[in-house]
Amino acid sequence: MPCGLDADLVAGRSGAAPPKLTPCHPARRWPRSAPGRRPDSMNGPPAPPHGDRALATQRIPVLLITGFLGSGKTTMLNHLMRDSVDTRIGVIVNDFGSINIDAMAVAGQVDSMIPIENGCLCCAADASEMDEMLDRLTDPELRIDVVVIEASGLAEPQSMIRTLLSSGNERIRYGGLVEVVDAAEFASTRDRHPELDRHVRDADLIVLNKTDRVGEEERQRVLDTVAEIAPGLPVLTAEHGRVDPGLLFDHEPRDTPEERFRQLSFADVCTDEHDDHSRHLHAAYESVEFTSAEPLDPRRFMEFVDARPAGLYRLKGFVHFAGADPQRKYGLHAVGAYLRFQPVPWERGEPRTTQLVMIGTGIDADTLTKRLTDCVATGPDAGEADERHMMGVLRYVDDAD
Ligand SMILES: Nc1nc2c(ncn2[C@@H]2O[C@H](COP(=O)(O)OP(=O)(O)OP(=O)(O)O)[C@@H](O)[C@H]2O)c(=O)[nH]1
Repeated sequence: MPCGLDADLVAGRSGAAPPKLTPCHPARRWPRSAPGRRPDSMNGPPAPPHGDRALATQRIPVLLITGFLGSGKTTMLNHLMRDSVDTRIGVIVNDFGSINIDAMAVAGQVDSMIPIENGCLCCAADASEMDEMLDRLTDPELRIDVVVIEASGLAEPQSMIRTLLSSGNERIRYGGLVEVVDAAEFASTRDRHPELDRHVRDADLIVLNKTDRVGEEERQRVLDTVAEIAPGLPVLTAEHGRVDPGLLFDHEPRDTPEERFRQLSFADVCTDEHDDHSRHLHAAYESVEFTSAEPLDPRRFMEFVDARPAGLYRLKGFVHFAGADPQRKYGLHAVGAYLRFQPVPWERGEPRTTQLVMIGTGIDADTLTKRLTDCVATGPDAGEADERHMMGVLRYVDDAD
């Protein structure tokens, strides 16, 4: 078992072996229909013959992490960074919305990070934007060992791969695509978004996360479904994104050409089908941001949260409750019906603001903004809420926090 991977973490169909450690030659996956855009670095010397790892191993692997909204990408990324003390990781974090909550959650743990806000990386008009970011992260002075790109929860994996493969940066190589799947939400998300199957098929590795939220039977059901969608695709089961970083960073695609292209054929890569952004998941979603320098009233805010519209699938950010807990901001994560607050101390000099991002379908920005504005603490007692007022919030704080 390579990479010291715990055997019972791997759940591939037919006892499928985890990815083999063979060099990856990005040029081989280059879309043949777009030779004009093929970068010189990849046109350059012919791909090293199979077995010659020199060129490939000098390149910095770029790992893509995708997964539907709230599946646990940022959680996994943070775990990877905590557990990879000997590896210098450069991160590109793409959040859906102009307040990059994910970047805030990752900042401070990483060697170098570039946040991308208010857009979807998979819709980068051309590869130059990605190239610019990769150029910055692969500057030899930074001595980055691996670049990890956390896509937004609505990104289209095939478009991400295409953008990456069209990079002119000769210091990188494609490092694989990890799709994070929320074990508790997979079935219902798939009902709403059958295109998730394609995302699973595009992956080199599935991380079946949040297995603590499902029983054994449901866990097995999801594993069976994944195996049906993409037979033989390795699956790691995880809680709170705790996977062996060695597996992800050393990951390289399969050995034989058939296997190498199994999830993403040349035809898939060449087709412009998935560049029709109206078909991307995020085309159906809207994102609303809310910022307030005034503290929020915890009771009013909980009324808002408890009565949030059904179409509001994802709610995340930080809340400033002021007098109720002046030392701490409250990280908020809601995914569907799931809700959790995590109190964290304010940094020294950090502006005391509430920053929220709401993502959903059929949500009305004006109504949401108005309802949140109504939560702003007003009057002479503004910001003076005490612990009793925090009861509703504290119900959703884990004991460990
Ligand atoms: N119970 C449980 N909660 C988890 C697990 N992994 C992550 N979470 C929680 O799920 C919520 C969403 O996790 P994130 O890591 O922010 O998810 P994400 O995929 O980055 O979210 P987006 O960027 O919005 O797509 C957070 O509250 C996490 O603490 C897990 O394995 N079990």
